[in-house]
Amino acid sequence: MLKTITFVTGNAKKLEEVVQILGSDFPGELTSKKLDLPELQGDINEISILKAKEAHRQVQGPVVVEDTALCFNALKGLPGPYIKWFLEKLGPEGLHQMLEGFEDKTAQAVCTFAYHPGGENEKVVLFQGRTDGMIVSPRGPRDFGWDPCFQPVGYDNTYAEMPKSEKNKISHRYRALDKFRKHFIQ
Ligand SMILES: O=P(O)(O)OP(=O)(O)OP(=O)(O)OC[C@H]1O[C@@H](n2cnc3c(O)ncnc32)[C@H](O)[C@@H]1O
Ligand SMILES: [Mg+2]
Repeated sequence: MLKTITFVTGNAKKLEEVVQILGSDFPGELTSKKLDLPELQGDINEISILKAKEAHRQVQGPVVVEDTALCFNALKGLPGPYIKWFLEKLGPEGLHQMLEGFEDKTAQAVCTFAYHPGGENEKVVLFQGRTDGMIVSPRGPRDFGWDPCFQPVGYDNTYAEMPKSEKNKISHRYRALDKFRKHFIQ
């Protein structure tokens, strides 16, 4: 029997997508806890591992956290895991404007789930999903982060313009959760 895993996030929109994507397909129990965990600087994997360890320290049981990065290829992967602060100050317009002087508008959305099984000496396991796209002038509803300025490769719509069900079939988060789910199935 699989133990209950607590998904720790301060972001209600993330939680909504995780619940929609995993649906009844997850062979375990996922509950959630709203905590805004501190994020130390580093690369995507380091940040995620430390975030999971901090969540485990606070929750004292099996936990999973998620960290989302938006990497601009012209900027060699920046803002990456620091996208939250760029988005907060500049908004989706500003993110698009950051690339004004560059021909290359390509970007990668990267989602990393970090799972801590709960035991004192257990290691954090990472599950990562990536979706390639382009940074465009914002289009569509503004209810979730940088969705209005990210247009996935092969689509005419931004994430924000797509029905949720469509985003959830191709998104960075879907791809990461697919690996997470498979880890518990085998
Ligand atoms: O508590 P946590 O889980 O850390 O939630 P957070 O909102 O702080 O999230 P991150 O640290 O992962 O920072 C990612 C930023 O990107 C935004 N974001 C995350 N996933 C997104 C998605 O699928 N589409 C658009 N924006 C997204 C999110 O709102 C943040 O501003
Ligand atoms: Mg965060």
